[in-house]
Amino acid sequence: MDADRFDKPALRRELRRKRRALSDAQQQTAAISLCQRLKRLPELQRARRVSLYLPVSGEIDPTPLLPWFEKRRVAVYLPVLRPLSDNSLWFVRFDVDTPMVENRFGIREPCTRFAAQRGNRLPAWALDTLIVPLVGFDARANRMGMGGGFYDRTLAFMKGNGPKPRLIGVAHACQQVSELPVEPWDIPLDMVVSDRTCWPRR
Ligand SMILES: Nc1nc2c(c(=O)[nH]1)N(C=O)[C@@H](CNc1ccc(C(=O)N[C@@H](CCC(=O)O)C(=O)O)cc1)CN2
Ligand SMILES: Nc1ncnc2c1ncn2[C@@H]1O[C@H](COP(=O)(O)OP(=O)(O)OP(=O)(O)O)[C@@H](O)[C@H]1O
Repeated sequence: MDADRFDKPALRRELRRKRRALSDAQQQTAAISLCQRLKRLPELQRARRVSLYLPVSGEIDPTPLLPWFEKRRVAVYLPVLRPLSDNSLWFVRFDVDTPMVENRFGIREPCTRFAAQRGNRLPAWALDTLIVPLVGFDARANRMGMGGGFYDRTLAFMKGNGPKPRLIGVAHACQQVSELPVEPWDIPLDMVVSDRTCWPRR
């Protein structure tokens, strides 16, 4: 679709409003259903190092996976806003002992001092699988995020040669739209998983 004729900010507002409107009960059911689907994916069963996110403002909650990861000794990483950089992310080790703060968007993340220690983080290419938060998606697994370009910038290396992690976008089923524009800087997902369906890229 022609990106210029597409009101992305309006669509983003609408989809964010939709997910915020879900009740606590709907959120809980959706999270369990999403995580059941995710646990069946070879991309996650094989993974030893994964990233996920702590949900805000109605995002679908991937954290029911945490006990499953712990049992399997999978190392879990969270996105952290990289200090002094233009909208890119670090992936920082997350467990019960990780010191946390709220970032400027009100999202909890490992604190900067902890994140600044190299041993506590990984470059995105060294992760096996990233669970990527979405605001919107379509049936071709095209994605739209919060609009900061954080994931696209951090994953720009995926256009080159070298190791590539698997990218699994997750969202509520109600965040699906019929078609999204593909921007030149968009990094394609391998699939989108919702509480209802799994959409491989095609
Ligand atoms: N849970 C979660 N963590 C995440 C992301 C995410 O989408 N979800 N991100 C994925 O990129 C990064 C943060 N990106 C974000 C980009 C924009 C806004 C945001 O709320 N913008 C406000 C306006 C700006 C402001 O408040 O200063 C808005 O749109 O209303 C939040 C997070 C890293 N961590
Ligand atoms: N690799 C990149 N290098 C420089 N700028 C980029 C890159 N990727 C995205 N951007 C910029 O980021 C801004 C936001 O992009 P877009 O609207 O596609 O965000 P999004 O995909 O919704 O966000 P996110 O990646 O955080 O989920 C755009 O203005 C775009 O120019």
